[in-house]
Amino acid sequence: MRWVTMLYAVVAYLVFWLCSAYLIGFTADILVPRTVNHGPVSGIGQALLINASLMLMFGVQHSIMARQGFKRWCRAWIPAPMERSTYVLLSSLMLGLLYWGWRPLPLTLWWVEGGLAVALWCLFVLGWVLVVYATFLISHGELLGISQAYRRLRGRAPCEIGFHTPGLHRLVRHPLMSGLLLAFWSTPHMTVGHFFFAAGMSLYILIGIHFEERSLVRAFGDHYRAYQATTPMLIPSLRPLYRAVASCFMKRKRSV
Ligand SMILES: C[S@@+](CC[C@H](N)C(=O)[O-])C[C@H]1O[C@@H](n2cnc3c(N)ncnc32)[C@H](O)[C@@H]1O
Repeated sequence: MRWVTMLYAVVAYLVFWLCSAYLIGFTADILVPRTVNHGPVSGIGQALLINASLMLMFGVQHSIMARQGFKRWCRAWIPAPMERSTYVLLSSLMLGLLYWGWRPLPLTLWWVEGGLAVALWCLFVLGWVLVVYATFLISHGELLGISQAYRRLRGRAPCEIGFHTPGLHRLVRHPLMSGLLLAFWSTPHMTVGHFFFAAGMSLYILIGIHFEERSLVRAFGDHYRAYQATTPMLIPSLRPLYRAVASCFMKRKRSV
C-alpha cells in the first residue's frame, strides 16, 4: 500500500505539471492544439454558456475539495496520505476538461505591438515565474501531495504545516494568486474569449482567497488576523520600498 500511495502521488504530480504547462500554452495561445483562442467554434451564446460552465465546474471542485469538512469526509473513503494527491489529480483533470471544451470568442478587444507587446509578454513570463516560485515558499511537496506519500512510504507520522510567511509572503498574502492574475491578464492580444477566461478565473481567485483565509483564521487565529492587518492581499504596497529608499537617502545626507 505504501508503494501504491507513492506511485499514485507521483502520477498526480506529473499530471499536475502537464496540465500546468499546458495552461501556459493555453493562455499564451502558442504551442498547444487548443488554446483560449483556438478550438471548436460555437455561437456566442452557446460559447459563453459552455465556457462559464467549465470554469464553474473547476471552481466548485477546487473549492469544495479544499474545505476541511470535505477532507474529513474524504478520509472515510481515501487513505489520508492519498487525499492531497487526489485533490491535485482531480483539479488537473478539471483543467484538462476546460482546455478540451473551451470555445474561443475571437473578437479582438486590444492588440498592441512593439515595446508595449514586449512589456506585456515580460509581465506574462514574470507571472508564471512567480507562480512556480510561490509553490516552493510554503511547501512544494505538501502542496502537491508528494510529501504526504513519502512520509507514508518511510513510515513517518503525518505533520501539519504551521503558519509562516517566507519570502514573497512578506509582501503579499497570496503571491501564487498574484502571479496567476498577472499571467492571465498580460497579453498583447486580448480577445473576448481570453477576457472571459481572465475575468472568470480572477473572480474565482477572489472567492477562493475568501474561503482560504477563513480556514487560515480558524487554524491560526490572531497570528493570521495580524498578518491580514499588515500585509496586502495581492498587490504589494510601495510604502516599505519608499521607506527603505528614503532612509538610505537620509543616511547619505547625514554622512555628507
Ligand atoms: C495553493 S496554496 C496557496 C497559497 C496562497 N494562497 C498563495 O497564493 O500563495 C494553499 C495552501 O497554502 C496554505 N497557506 C496559505 N498561506 C499560508 C501561510 N502563510 N502559512 C501556512 N500555510 C499557508 C493554505 O492553508 C492552503 O492549504
